[in-house]
Amino acid sequence: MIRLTGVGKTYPDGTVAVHELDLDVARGEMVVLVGPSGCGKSTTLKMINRLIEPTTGRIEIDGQDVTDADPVKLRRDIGYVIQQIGLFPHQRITANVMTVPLLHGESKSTARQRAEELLDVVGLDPATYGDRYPHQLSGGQRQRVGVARALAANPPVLLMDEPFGAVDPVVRVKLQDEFLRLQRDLGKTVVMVTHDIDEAVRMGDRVAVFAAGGRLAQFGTPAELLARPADDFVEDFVGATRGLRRLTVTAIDPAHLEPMDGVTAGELGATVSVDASLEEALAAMLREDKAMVGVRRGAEFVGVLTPAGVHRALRASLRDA
Ligand SMILES: Nc1ncnc2c1ncn2[C@@H]1O[C@H](COP(=O)(O)OP(=O)(O)OP(=O)(O)O)[C@@H](O)[C@H]1O
Repeated sequence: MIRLTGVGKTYPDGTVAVHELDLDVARGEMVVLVGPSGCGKSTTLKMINRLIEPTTGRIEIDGQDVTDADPVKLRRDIGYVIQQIGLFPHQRITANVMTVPLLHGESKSTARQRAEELLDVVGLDPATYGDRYPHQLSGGQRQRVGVARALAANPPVLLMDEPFGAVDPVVRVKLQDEFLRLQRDLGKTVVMVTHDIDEAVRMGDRVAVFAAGGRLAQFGTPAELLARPADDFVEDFVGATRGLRRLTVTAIDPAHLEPMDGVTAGELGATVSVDASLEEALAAMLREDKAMVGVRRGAEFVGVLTPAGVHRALRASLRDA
């Protein structure tokens, strides 16, 4: 869907922001660019919608070179969410979201209807928030309006630059979860920038770790990255606690469960779905102060997970990654 081949950007003052970058993003995939400050993540994102022109290389969307596309049309077809959301301060929330459908030539009533639907989709009741001005919303609510506005043109591609950056950690995790739920239905092709490795491994189908000078240090699934950092830089960046982070990205494997036989309700404590991560399972054990957690598929019990089972599952996933 999106393919970058040998893409480089050297700014006029000689700064090499991006160096010989190869990156591909499949349709419906969410790829997260992560790395320390100044390593070329935003520059890369802005080259995809031609807010910045590359110095070298080729960027294709659906096989078409973006340099052949009309930049204004290109940007209309690509949703763009930035941290400082850029809402129009003197326009009400609904009007802010309506801007994009209006630009696409929709009638006022269709644009309004679309804006109200989208506000609903991102969890803002249009009747409550639609007539407010941006300054009358919390940071997290404004961020949601930014996402609604980016979705307003129903673009197949969404670029997001630190979209959840301006809010406190609790709201941030909530917005991440909401977006993941939304993305499950929408199936957009998403490229997102963050400097937060936790956000990257939670959100990304694949994660690209950038190093200084716009060098791509590693590109892989969160599990691969955490299990097998490509070099010392990536190892350092994913951190000494990467073992803990692997809990987040490793699913419960029914192969590592123990049978329910002989387990009493008192021993069991909580239950989690077989689709849950090891982190959720371990969190349930700790919360209930039990050495096991029940695992169910729908209403049916499939077995019991113990801390030893968590360990076995982590080791097995290390072999697979
Ligand atoms: N217009 C410009 N002229 C010269 N250098 C620039 C320009 N814009 C960015 N840079 C430099 O290019 C490098 C990459 O910047 P970029 O904004 O892409 O990094 P980033 O990884 O997104 O950083 P951050 O996480 O801090 O936003 C930095 O060294 C930056 O100082």
